[in-house]
Order: sequence, then C-alpha cells, then structure tokens
Amino acid sequence: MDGGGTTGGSVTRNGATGEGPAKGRAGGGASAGAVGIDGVEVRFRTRRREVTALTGVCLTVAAGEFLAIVGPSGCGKSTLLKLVAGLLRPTGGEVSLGGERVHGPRHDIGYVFQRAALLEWRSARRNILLQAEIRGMPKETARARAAELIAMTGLEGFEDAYPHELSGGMQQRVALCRALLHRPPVLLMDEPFGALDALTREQMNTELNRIWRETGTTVLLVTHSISEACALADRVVVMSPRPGTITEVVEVGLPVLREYAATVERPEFHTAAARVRALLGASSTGD
Ligand SMILES: Nc1ncnc2c1ncn2[C@@H]1O[C@H](COP(=O)(O)OP(=O)(O)OP(=O)(O)O)[C@@H](O)[C@H]1O
Repeated sequence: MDGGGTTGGSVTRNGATGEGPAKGRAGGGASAGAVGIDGVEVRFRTRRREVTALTGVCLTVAAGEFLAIVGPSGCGKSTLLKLVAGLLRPTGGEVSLGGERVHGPRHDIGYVFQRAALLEWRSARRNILLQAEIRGMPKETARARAAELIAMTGLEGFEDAYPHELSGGMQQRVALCRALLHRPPVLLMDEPFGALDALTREQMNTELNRIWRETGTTVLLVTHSISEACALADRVVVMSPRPGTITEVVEVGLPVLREYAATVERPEFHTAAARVRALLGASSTGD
C-alpha cells in the first residue's frame, strides 16, 4: 500500500551520513506513530453538487518520518490531514495511526494551522497549557513540559506575553508548543508558515527541523512552497489536481540535519525541487 514511485537521491534517514539524529527514525511498517492511508476516497455532498476530493490515495508514513504534501489548490491536502486526525471519515478506504484504524477524533496527534489561533486573553504559557487542560494532564507534568518546549522554541522571556505582544513567528512557536505539549507521536501541520515573512519562514524551517530531530515526532506538513517541502522533508508527496491522487512520492535524499540556507545550496535539494516542480507543471503551487 505504499503510494507512488520514488525518485531522487539515496536514503540518508537514520543518520546514514553521520550528520543526523535521532531517535524514532524507524524504517517502514506500521510501528507506533506510523500513518497508513489505504485506498482512500473522500466525496463531499453539498446541496448543489458532489465533489470528489480524494480518490485512490495510498501512503505509508514511517514513525519519525517527515513527510511534506504539495499540490494545487483544492487537491485535497487539508482533507488528507483531517482524515489522519479523525476529523473526517473517508467515503472509502481506511486510515490508520500506529497500526490502529482511525474511527473518530484522535487525541494522540498535534495539529498546527496557518493561523496560530491563540486565545487573546491568555498569556503564551497559558495558551500552551490549554492543551493540558483539555486533556486533563497532571499540572506539574504539563508545566514542566511547557517550560521545556518554551526553551526549545526560544520563547523564554515571553512566557507571560499576550498574543498581541508577540510577532507572527512567535505566535506560531506558541501554537507549535501547544501542539507538542502532550508529546504526540504524530504532528500534522497545515501551511503553518504561510502567513510569515520570507526570512522568519526560513528561520522557522530551521527550527522545525531541530524540533523534529529532538522530539522524533512523525510530521505531515502541507505546504505550497516547493522549497519548504524539499528543505524539510524526507519525502515529498506530489498530488494531482482534484480529484486528488498521489502523482509521485519524491525522495529528497538529504541528511536529517537541515539548516535552511545551507540546505538550499545542496545538489540533492535542487534535484528534488526540480522534480517536484516538473511534476506540478503549470499548476498554481508557489515558488
Ligand atoms: N466540508 C466540505 N464540504 C464540501 N466540500 C469540501 C469540504 N471540505 C473540502 N471540500 C472540497 O474538497 C476539495 C479539497 O479541499 P481541501 O481543502 O482539502 O484542498 P487543499 O488542497 O487543502 O486546498 P488549498 O491548497 O487551497 O488549501 C475542494 O474542492 C473543497 O472545495
């Protein structure tokens, strides 16, 4: 049930180059944290028409893998993330997390959206701790984990600031901390840096790479940026226009340690980005 062919350079995950990490970077198979998407179809029926958003989508994501998803607007990228989160049921096929079929909303995932969606009347720390309150996590555990994440994302000194006192990048860091508070094995990110300026976005890419290496979380990132996808991911899933199917899965073949500016200079990056761009053809996906 693996989706699409692969292309690009050799596999360097598992630190084969000696430049990388990291715990939890398992091979294939349905180990804990792995995502399985098997023959999935999604049809939406509204009063006026029926839309087939996804059809015949098959994909296996290994535990600890970083997967990026790109494709033209409306090809079903967000729909795919919602299926994994259990917020949506497929019309056909099956979705699994850690080898277990997804039947409804899952609590063992983290979700980051384009907008940080922070509560304006809560400080950064209390926005992060919201996750703990919703889940009934023990207070001390939650506070300790929040402090760890605040340090990891460079938010120290801003714990008591309110959202309007934070830059866009800082707000997304808070959203990321909130999504990671309960140590989810799977992190879903839907255009998380789309609203940031180019420089902040590059910094966030480098940070996300570090956080991914440190946490060992499986990441599914939806992005419109070919550069972002190839700079961060182990593999890039390229989708076709609606009804969304997987056109190809491009293996990036870069070491897991990725500092943005250096990464985009590497030949493996250029090979992968050129392939993704060619597959997307004249579609609207940016850069
Ligand atoms: N709840 C819904 N009801 C009806 N149609 C929907 C619903 N959600 C999504 N769709 C349709 O399904 C298709 C895929 O939507 P989706 O949001 O997954 O695309 P996307 O690839 O994430 O788009 P974009 O890149 O523009 O964010 C679109 O045609 C959209 O109109």
